[in-house]
Amino acid sequence: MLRLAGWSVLETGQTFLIGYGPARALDEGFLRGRADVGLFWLAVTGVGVLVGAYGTARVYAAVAALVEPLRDRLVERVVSRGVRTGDAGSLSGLTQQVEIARDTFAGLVMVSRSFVFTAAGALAGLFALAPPLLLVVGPPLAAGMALFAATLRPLARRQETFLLADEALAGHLGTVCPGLRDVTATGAEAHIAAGTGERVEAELRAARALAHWGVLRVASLTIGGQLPVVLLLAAAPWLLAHGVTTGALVGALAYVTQSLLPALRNLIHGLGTSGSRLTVVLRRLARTDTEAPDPDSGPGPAGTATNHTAPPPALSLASVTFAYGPASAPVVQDLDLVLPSGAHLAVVGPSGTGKSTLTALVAGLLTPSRGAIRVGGHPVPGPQAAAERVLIPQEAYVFGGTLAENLAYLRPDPVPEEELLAAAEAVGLTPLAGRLGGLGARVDPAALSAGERQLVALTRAYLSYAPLALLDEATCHLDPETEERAERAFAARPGGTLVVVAHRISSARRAGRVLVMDGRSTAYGSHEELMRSSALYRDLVGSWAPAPARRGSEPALALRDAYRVDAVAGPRLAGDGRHVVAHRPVGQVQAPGDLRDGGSLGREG
Ligand SMILES: Nc1ncnc2c1ncn2[C@@H]1O[C@H](COP(=O)(O)OP(=O)(O)OP(=O)(O)O)[C@@H](O)[C@H]1O
Repeated sequence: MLRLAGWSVLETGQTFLIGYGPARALDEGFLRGRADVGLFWLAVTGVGVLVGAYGTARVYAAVAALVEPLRDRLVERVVSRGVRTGDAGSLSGLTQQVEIARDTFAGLVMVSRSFVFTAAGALAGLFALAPPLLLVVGPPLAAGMALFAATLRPLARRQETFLLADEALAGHLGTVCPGLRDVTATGAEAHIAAGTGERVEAELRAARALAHWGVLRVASLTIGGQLPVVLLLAAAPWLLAHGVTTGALVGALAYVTQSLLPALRNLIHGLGTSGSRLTVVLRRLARTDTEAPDPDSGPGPAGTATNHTAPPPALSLASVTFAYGPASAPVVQDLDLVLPSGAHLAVVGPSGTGKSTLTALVAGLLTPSRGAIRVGGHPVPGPQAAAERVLIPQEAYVFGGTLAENLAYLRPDPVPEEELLAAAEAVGLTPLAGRLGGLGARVDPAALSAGERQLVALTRAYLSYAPLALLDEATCHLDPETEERAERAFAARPGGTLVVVAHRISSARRAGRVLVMDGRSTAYGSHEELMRSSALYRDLVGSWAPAPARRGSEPALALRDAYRVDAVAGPRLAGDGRHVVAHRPVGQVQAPGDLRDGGSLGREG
């Protein structure tokens, strides 16, 4: 600090000479016809500027000596915390913020130091030239500074709000933009546009509030830096009449326009913008350092703390309640659920009881009205939780690239061919891959059947690094054998956890745990437990039972060529074992290929 102050004194000397030198050059030199004296004072001023420039160069080294230890201390704290918690993702973000803190702090030291020493040099110069000059320049300068000081805190708050809104928008766009193809393919434009619109509006509001306060900042600069120029010119006759010389007046104008005004402008912009940014960053670093939850101590059952050695559950829901509208009845109410890593859960229930809603909540596509969801210990919604799960919906999404591109789409790194082939084999895609012409073959999504598209989407999800796989009727177009193979592959993924919205009894039987959803009430347990305890589950199992023995090769469901299936009246069986369907004649039939082997009718059917 002392070295910094010492070198900064040279700046004071330079500022002093910027007004004093020309004033003497005029009064004692040029205005008296003595050019040599005038030139002498100008030369002195020139040397002063050179010496001042040298001082400014040394100032940078002194500022570095002041700022680098701060950076080192911040890095040390952030890194030791990152090492302790193993949270590498947030570590890189935080070290970046430390760099911002360092740069901003350095900028602040430079501008505030420069203002103090420049103002001291200029005020000393004004006093040395003619004390009455201080009476003209001093009061508006003090008033401008006072106004600036008064706006500092409210401005910093608005600046902080704006920065946070800006970051939220940037973060949101960073997630949305790489997924635009998916957004379009899944028809989520309106949903994404609404979310983006909210963030844009929030930033707009923050920018407006900041701009309103910014007007006061301009006012303080006008009063403190520009009004003195006007006052000096207006008061010139009075000053000249009271013994102030022409040279002194010119010197005073030089002080105001060349030193005070630029220093004040830098201070106002520097403190107003960088100061608030530094506040935001430091507050965030401090908060992360002291308050961030340790990932190892993620919520246990229903949010209770566990000991530090237990890994967080793959999925936890604590009193989760969700309704589609403020006046609508909740679809999910007070749901508690904890799934350890490696678990296999089947979610079953009649149509419309919230199974898809539950998977959308876990995936972070919907936000609970109450309660908390964590995936791998990370709060939902959130980027870390999003990286921990993969959702495969019923409508599988395949795009017009090669098969390999389709399969490797969720992987940030290049996927070796052997790994693609092994995944295809595990999920049951190999025959289709062969038919298509191998991994390098181009895929025409429209030429694939719904089941084939599901196989591609399943293999893609299988290859992703996300440990939690959410299959929301993602196998509904597959035959039971292929479905079983795919589900078993997911259940066997190392460290993988599987949640399946099941549409077949076989699917629920395979899972170690079953969640039965029935409107707002739920039942949870193994297949055997639920067969004993849940009447609804027994009903579902009954309705899922395969059709009675077929007569020869006669199909369980026959579609006459003059009918189109219009709606399925529940997966019920008529007395003779045929599915009961509502139908009406349309004269044209397209029999879906999914109706083989006791397969159920999907939404498309
Ligand atoms: N976007 C929405 N807006 C309003 N209500 C919705 C919305 N999506 C679903 N619902 C309602 O929420 C309830 C649960 O729907 P959800 O799709 O989660 O049920 P589900 O059990 O998955 O049904 P299915 O087995 O037929 O797929 C239903 O009553 C449904 O009408």
